[in-house]
Amino acid sequence: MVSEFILAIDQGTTSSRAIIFSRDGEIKASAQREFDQHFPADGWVEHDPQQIWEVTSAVCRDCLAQLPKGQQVAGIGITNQRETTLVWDKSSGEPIYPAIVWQDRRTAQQCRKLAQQGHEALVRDRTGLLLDPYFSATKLAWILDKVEGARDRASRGELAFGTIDTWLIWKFTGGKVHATDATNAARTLLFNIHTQRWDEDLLKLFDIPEGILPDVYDCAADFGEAQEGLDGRTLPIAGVAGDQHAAMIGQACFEPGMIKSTYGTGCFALLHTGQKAQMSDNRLLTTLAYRLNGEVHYALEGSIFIAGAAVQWLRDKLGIIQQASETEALAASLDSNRGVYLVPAFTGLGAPHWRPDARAVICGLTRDSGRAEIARAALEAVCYQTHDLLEAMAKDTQQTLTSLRVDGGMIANNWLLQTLADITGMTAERPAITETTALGAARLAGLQLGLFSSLEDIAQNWTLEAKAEPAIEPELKADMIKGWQRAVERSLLDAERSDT
Ligand SMILES: Nc1ncnc2c1ncn2[C@@H]1O[C@H](COP(=O)(O)OP(=O)(O)O)[C@@H](O)[C@H]1O
Ligand SMILES: O=P(O)(O)OC[C@H](O)CO
Repeated sequence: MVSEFILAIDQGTTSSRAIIFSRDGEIKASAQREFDQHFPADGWVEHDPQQIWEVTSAVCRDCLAQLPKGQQVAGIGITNQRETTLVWDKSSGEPIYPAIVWQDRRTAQQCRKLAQQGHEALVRDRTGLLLDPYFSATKLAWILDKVEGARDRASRGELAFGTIDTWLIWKFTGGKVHATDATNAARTLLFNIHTQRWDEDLLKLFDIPEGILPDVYDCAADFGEAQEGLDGRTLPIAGVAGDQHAAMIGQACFEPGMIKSTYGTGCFALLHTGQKAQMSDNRLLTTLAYRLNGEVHYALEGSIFIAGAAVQWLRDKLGIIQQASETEALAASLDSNRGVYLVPAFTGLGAPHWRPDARAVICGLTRDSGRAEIARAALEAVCYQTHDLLEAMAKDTQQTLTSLRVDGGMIANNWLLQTLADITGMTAERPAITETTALGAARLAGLQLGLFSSLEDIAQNWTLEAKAEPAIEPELKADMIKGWQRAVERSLLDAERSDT
């Protein structure tokens, strides 16, 4: 009998996780390991690709070792931090430079220059994205330009580019497969989301040789046999998607109008918009929800760079909490925010502002303000930012959006769940399994391996654990949003100053 278990790998920004799911979503085994973050210069963030491979293959082994004797895994699903860029030598398998992480801002000036030269419309039309250092293309060009001899080696076909999924597939298959899936490709600034091909004009614009790029497959496909790093086992890699797209699958957002919002290090809200790419007039991204059987489903995405990371900052830099979960009681201990706002623009502001140079502000402090006000402001900031994204989505689609499926580490916080509902005016729904990203990767592999017959089959497995309905006085909500907007203006003031 075919095994009903799938090994899902969630390679995130700060840790790698592996989870073995049964067909009905039960977690049979799990393992997680953190890895090092490198900040070699202001605004730079790097990872060591070899360490990512070691940590990721180790959590897979840890997980497989937890399975009772005689139980087997049918295959692997991979989901990953997106946009993070790496280049390696095809014959030695050695990376030629550390992975440049999605948060890295080193190519901000290059993006500004390309925008000033009038290229933003082309980029937007073809990719649905913006000229921002967040995406892969300028990071890849930077590596090719700065690493001695890299351009020559690339033109001789000696180098391979990949996002983290591609790197892991390469490593697991012992260098046999150089491939990615359409959702990851769609975050590079090089992939045409309409034709579903690497775009010649964009390759020219960013000066990227086509030979360096991976093949692009559906999210459920044959990505090769994983033979390395698994203690002698061989398992098919059958599903791949960028983490936010995998969460769409894990949250069963398969119909136009359905939204998922994930609250981890950052926050990423995706609205399913159907099979036609919906472009945004409000500075949201147009991206893929998923691609299955060659059929593309699109999404509008709002990306917030700092969500749970602000809570980590309270813990690690301010030292006002010892554990993230303490923020719940602190926020609830106050009857209002007392006029204190935190705009967590530590690495600039993402959607809908797209200002890499904005910086964080805390405002409204009085002598009476303390850790509770600041902790509450950090949680409220996530809600206001979600509100801004949902408002932009409603404008773009001219739809009234009524509910949102939430997940991610932060969403265990019940105060946050209620405040999200209050500030967004929508029902916030938390599923029974909040590991939706890993679950989505498992579902994709399950689809490919015949454990599920269709998306409807997957949707039947989604179950609600808790929900919050909006319950705030409208005047109070309006005041809070006004206070937030004033705080954002202050944060943007710093960005404007750096323009002059
Ligand atoms: N109860 C909580 N309240 C608020 N924030 C939390 C809580 N639990 C975890 N977090 C935050 O959520 C984040 C971890 O979520 P996770 O989904 O694991 O993130 P990622 O996948 O991006 O590493 C951390 O930034 C942490 O500070
Ligand atoms: O690793 P996460 O969960 O912070 O997600 C990162 C995103 O994919 C970046 O686009």
